[in-house]
Amino acid sequence: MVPLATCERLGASGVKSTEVEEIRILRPDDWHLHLRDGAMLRSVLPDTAARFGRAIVMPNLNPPITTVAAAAAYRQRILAALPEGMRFTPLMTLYLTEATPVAEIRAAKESGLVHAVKYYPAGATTNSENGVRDLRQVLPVLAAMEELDLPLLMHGEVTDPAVDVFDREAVFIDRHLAPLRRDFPELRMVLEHVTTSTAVDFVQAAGPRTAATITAHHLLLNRNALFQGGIRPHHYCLPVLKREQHRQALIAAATSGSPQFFLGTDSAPHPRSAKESSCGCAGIYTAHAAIELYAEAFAQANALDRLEDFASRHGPAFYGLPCNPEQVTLRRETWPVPERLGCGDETVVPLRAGEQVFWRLLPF
Ligand SMILES: NC(=O)N[C@@H](CC(=O)O)C(=O)O
Ligand SMILES: [Zn+2]
Ligand SMILES: [Zn+2]
Repeated sequence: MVPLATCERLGASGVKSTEVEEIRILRPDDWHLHLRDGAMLRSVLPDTAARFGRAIVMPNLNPPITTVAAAAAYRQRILAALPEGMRFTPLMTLYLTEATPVAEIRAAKESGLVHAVKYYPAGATTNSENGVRDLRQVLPVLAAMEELDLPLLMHGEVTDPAVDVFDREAVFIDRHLAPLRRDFPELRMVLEHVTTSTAVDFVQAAGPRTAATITAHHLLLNRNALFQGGIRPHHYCLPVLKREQHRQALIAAATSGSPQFFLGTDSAPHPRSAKESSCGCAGIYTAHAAIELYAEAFAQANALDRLEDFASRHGPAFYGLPCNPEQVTLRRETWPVPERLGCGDETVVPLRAGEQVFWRLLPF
């Protein structure tokens, strides 16, 4: 057993991940996160802040964060909800609508606190109704973002009801992303929460101005998890889990060392009642064990030596930010996940509720 490894030493040593007891990595960041607001924000924020130095905070509140003023106010609410002594920096985003003025994009860049703009096809996912219906309406805004070098983040699924739900990412790439990539060659784009080998192949081929985030749940689960002995609403998210061959492609991408792939949990809490319903919401809560779950996926793939690049280096490099200066230690240790987490008057059911997680993040 290797008592304490760093990724660099581990990579050079040829030691198997299964032999590693503890690993030290630069403190990671989460490049795709839902923090919500109010009581939910206060409940979930400590889980993220205990693990990640920074997070790209999604703007799909109701109403959505469409202006720099709204992003600044939301940022203040996040900082106010941060428990005493915790160090965490929220990186804000704007929600793109067909009415977003170019002037707001310029203001966003100048503000220094908005790090990206999020594109939701209208109706594709939670709180996306104010998103984009007709891509042509936002072309001047995309041109401004290209000029200002402000990244575009995409929920990459078409909403066309004629398209099979498992094909919506691949069709989005074909119909929307590929033309955008061609028409805005300098625009930095992130295809969020990729779920298919099609997405991995596209991103890789598109070169360094295109990147993708990958969630822990898409690395650990395939679509069988939706129907494990019955219907499993807590495994339902968008884009929906895919076949095993796609999970394998995601593992290969995340552990490839390519700087185009980095960590984004897409931790998306919903009240239990909204998940366990005849029409349940999409979203999986993973912030309570996020880096630990990624460690599990990387260890299973014998690629713990690649975890630091994926979790702590590739994201900052893409966003033009420094890496976090601190290091954290992950230890191979089994711990039980509670059935429910308290959230104001409600509860949230986390991933692995009532089960176990096999890595632990040591306090630092
Ligand atoms: N991923 C999800 O299933 N849900 C997210 C929205 C999103 O990221 O698409 C949410 O806000 O609940
Ligand atoms: Zn999404
Ligand atoms: Zn999301």
